[in-house]
Amino acid sequence: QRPRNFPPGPFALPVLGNLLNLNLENPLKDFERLRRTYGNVYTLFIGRNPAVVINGLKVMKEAMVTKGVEFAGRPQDLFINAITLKRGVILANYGLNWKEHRRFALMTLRNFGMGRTSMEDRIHGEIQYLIKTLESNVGKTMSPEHMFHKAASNIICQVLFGKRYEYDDDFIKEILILFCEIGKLINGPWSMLYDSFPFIRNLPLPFQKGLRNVEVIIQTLIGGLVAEHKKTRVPGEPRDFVDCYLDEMDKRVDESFFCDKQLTVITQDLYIAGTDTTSNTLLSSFLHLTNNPHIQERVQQEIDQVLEGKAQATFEDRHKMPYVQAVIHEIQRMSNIFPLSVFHCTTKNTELMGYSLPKGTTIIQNLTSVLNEEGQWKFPHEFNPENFLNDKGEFFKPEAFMPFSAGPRMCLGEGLVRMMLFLILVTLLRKFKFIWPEDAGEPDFTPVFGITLTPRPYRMKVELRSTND
Ligand code: HEM
Repeated sequence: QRPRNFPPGPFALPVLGNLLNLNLENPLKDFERLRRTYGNVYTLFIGRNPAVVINGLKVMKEAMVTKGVEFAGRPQDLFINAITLKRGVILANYGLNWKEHRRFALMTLRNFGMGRTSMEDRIHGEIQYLIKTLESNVGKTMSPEHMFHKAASNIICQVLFGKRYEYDDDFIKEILILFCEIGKLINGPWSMLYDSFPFIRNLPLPFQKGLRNVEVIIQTLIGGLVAEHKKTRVPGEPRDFVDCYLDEMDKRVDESFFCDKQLTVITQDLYIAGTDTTSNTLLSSFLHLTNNPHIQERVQQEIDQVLEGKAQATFEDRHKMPYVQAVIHEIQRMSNIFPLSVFHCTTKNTELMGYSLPKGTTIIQNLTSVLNEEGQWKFPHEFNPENFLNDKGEFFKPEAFMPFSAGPRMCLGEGLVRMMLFLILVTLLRKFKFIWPEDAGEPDFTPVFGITLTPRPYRMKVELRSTND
C-alpha cells in the first residue's frame, strides 16, 4: 500500500508490484521513461515493497546532501544483506558501527598508516605487470578484459592484504568465479523473490548457493589470509589494511565493534566495491580512447610535455594536465559504472520535494539521470572532454559529476580510484598507442547491465609509441 502523500508512480500489481513495468535485463531506459511521466521523484513497487526513485541534480542534492543523514540508511531485509551478514560498511545501516568503520576505512585508505610502501608505489608496482602484458601483445590485437580485472583486483589485494597474485593464480580465479556467481544471483530473479517473500528464504532454492559462496570467501579465503597476518604481524607496524585493523582491535579492548567477523566482511566489502568498478572504468576508457584517436593523441601530447625527462608520473602531476583530467572525468561520466548506486533508506520520517516519506522507505538514486542531465552539461549525450573544460581550457568539475554519489554515504574509495585511473592511464598512454582494429566493425557502446555497467567485450590493437622507441 502506498503511504499518504507518497510520490506518484505506475499502478502496481498485488504480488509482482511494478516488475512488469521494467525490463529486468536493463531497466535504465524504463527508469528514464517513468521519470518523464511521473517527474523526478516517483514510486516503484519492487515486489511488495515500495521504493522511491530520485532523479536529477536538484533532488539528488536535497536528499543526499541537504538532508544527508535522513537519507543515509540502508534497507536491511534484502538478499544482499544476507550476503554481507549484516556487517561491513557498504550495506550496514546508519549508526555508530557503520560510522566507526567508515571513518577507519577512509583514514586507512589514505596514504599514511599503511607501512612504508605508499599507495602510489603499490599502484606503480602493478602497472609494471600491465606493461609486461601489453609489451607481449605489441603488434597484435588483444582483449583487455581479464588484464584490467586482475590488475584492479591486485591493487585492492595489495592494499588489503599486502600481496598480489599472478594473473593466472588459482586463488584469484576462484575468488572471481565466486563473486561472479554471487553477482548474477543478486541481479537475478531469485534475489527479487527472496526480497519479496520472506517465507521462502530457508527453502533449498538457488539463492542458498550465493550464501554458501559467501561462507567460502569469508571463512576459507579471507579468514585464511587474516590468520596468516595474525601470525606474521608486528603490532604497531602495519603492512596493509588487515594489519591496521588488527592494530585497531588491540586499541579497543573493551567496548568494541572491531572484531574478527567485521574484519572479514569489511575486507570483502572493499574488495567487491573496488574491483569491478575500477576494471570496468578502465575497460570503458580504452573503448572510448580507441574510438576517438584525436582525443588519445591530444592526451599523449599533454603527457609527453608534462612528463618530459621524468621517469614516471606522480599523482601530483594531474594539476598540470587539465586535458587528461577532463578526459578521465568524461570517461567516468559516460561509463556511468554504478547507475543506480547502492540503495539507501530513510532514517526517520522525512520530506522530499513536498512528498512525505516514512522512516525506512527504500530510496533508489538514479545517478544516470544526473550524469546526462540536460542543462547541466555542455554535451550531455556525447563523449566530449569539453564538458570538463572552461573557456580558458582549464579543468573544472560541474556539480552534476556524481558517479561516486554524494553526502554521508558517498563512495569512500574515490581518492584511491582517482589515483589508480590517473597513474594507470597516464603511464600506459605514454608508452603505448591503442587502436580500434580495422576488422572490428562499429563499436557497441551499450554496456551490459548489472550491479555495475560492464562494457561489452572488445579487442584493441597495441603499438609502442614512436617517441619511446
Ligand atoms: C570507478 C570506481 C568506483 C565508483 C564509480 C564507485 C561508486 C560508488 C557509489 C555510487 C557508491 C554508493 C554511494 C551511496 O550509496 O550513496 C559507492 C559506495 C562505496 N564504495 Fe565505491 N566506487 C568506486 C570504487 C571504489 C573503490 C576502489 C573502493 C574501495 C576500495 C570503494 C569503496 C566503497 C565503499 C566502502 C562504499 C560504501 C560507502 C558507505 O556505505 O558508507 N569504491 N561507490
